[in-house]
Order: sequence, then C-alpha cells, then structure tokens
Amino acid sequence: MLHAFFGGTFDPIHNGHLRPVEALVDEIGLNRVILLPNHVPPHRPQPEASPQQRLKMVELAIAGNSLFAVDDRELHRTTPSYTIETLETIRKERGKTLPLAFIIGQDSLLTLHLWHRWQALLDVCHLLVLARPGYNQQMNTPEMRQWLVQHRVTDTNLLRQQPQGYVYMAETPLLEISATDIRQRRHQGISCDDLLPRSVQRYIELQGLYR
Ligand SMILES: Nc1ncnc2c1ncn2[C@@H]1O[C@H](COP(=O)(O)OP(=O)(O)OP(=O)(O)O)[C@@H](O)[C@H]1O
Ligand SMILES: O=C(O)c1ccc[n+]([C@@H]2O[C@H](COP(=O)([O-])O)[C@@H](O)[C@H]2O)c1
Repeated sequence: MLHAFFGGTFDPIHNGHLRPVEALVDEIGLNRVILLPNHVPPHRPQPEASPQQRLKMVELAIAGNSLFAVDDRELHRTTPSYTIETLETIRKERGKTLPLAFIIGQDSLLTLHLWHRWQALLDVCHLLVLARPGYNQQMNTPEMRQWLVQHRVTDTNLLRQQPQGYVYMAETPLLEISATDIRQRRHQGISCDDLLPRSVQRYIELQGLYR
C-alpha cells in the first residue's frame, strides 16, 4: 500500500487542494491521503490564520470524508516545517520498505531546488505532482530538467513497488484557485462561494478571518 501525505500551509484549505487530490486518488489508486498542515512554512510570508485555525479548517474540510486524514505533527514544532525532517521521521516510524509519497503542486515542484536538503527527499519518498494552471510546465533550469528526467515515471505501479525515489506528474484537473486569491477576496468583501467547502467558509466568517 502507498501511503501519501499532502503538506500545506492551508491558509485556508480550498477546493484547489481537495479536488485535484481526490482525482489523484483515482488516478493512482490510493486508499487515503494524510493532510499535513505546517506550522512555520519555509520560504513564504507567514500565514494570516493561526496554526490552530488552519488545522481546524483542514478538519472541517475533511469531516465525514474517509479518503482524508490529518496529521498535526508539524504543529508541535516551532522551528520551520522542513519537509525532509518530517518525512524522515515518518519513514523511521513506518519502516524502510513501505512505499511513501509526498504530494505537491506544480508551483512547489518549480521551486523544489530551494527546499531544505531537497535532494534527500527522494531517498525517503516519491513525489506526486498535481497539475496547477498558470505555472511553467517545464523546470526552470537545465539541471532541474535533467533531475526530473532521471526520476520521472509514468507507470503508477512503480510507485507501489518501490518505497521511494520516483516523481509522478499527475494528470489531475486544473483548478484556478489559490489561498492568496481567497484571502484577497475576503479582504475586498468579494464572495468565495465554490472556492472552498461551506463548513470552512462558515468557520472563516465566525472567526472573522481574512478581514
Ligand atoms: N489550485 C491548485 N492546484 C494544484 N495544487 C495546488 C493548488 N493550490 C495549492 N496547491 C498545492 O498545494 C500545496 C499547499 O498549498 P498552499 O497551502 O500553499 O496553497 P496555495 O493556494 O498555494 O496558498 P497561497 O496562495 O497562500 O500560496 C502546495 O504544494 C501547492 O502547490
Ligand atoms: O522543506 C522545505 O524547505 C520546504 C519549502 C517550501 C515548502 N515546503 C512544504 O511544502 C508544502 C507546500 O508548501 P506551501 O508553502 O505551498 O504551503 C508544505 O508542507 C511546506 O511545509 C517545504
């Protein structure tokens, strides 16, 4: 069985996270995806909502949906939430042979070379990349294009046969939704209907978030 984790700042979680991941579940035959909200996101402005509010929104978004679970381990660390450190811990817990995957969007893939110890990521997991509109389809440098050619696979069976080491570019639906856009809409008093689950919208309103 392939265990898949989906990390994010989720400020807030939205349909651009949920729908592509649901499609990915069908595309490669996953049983479950574990959402991994971060505490201190590396390389970006810090979130507007608190870690507890972001966790609550993730919990509301997946309530009653057995495809998803949440792992709040990064919220217990106050240091930057470096993915390699989290995944090395998960790898130790689950043993050397279990296939593990980390899900990212195309925009995250394009900046992967800036991540902390990024080259070690494929020593502990596969990377599953969600398509995302508005971002270059190609890696930005010859070195990263070469890296992708070396690790990319199209046969999803390989992701279950090997514990780690591959990059899979998913053909998931393109959703033009971002948390930045949702926050800006809220700041401007524009409706966010259809961009995120109703339960999350209600929570945002009740908490007075993104005013
Ligand atoms: N619409 C989308 N389609 C595909 N992947 C997405 C989409 N939105 C976010 N992701 C991916 O989900 C992960 C978590 O994203 P994050 O929580 O930062 O959301 P975001 O909408 O990109 O936020 P922000 O606008 O605040 O940067 C990242 O790997 C990102 O690439
Ligand atoms: O480890 C890193 O250096 C690193 C750099 C940028 C992002 N990440 C992780 O990638 C995931 C998506 O990041 P973000 O900023 O798009 O929410 C989230 O789990 C982050 O903690 C990790």
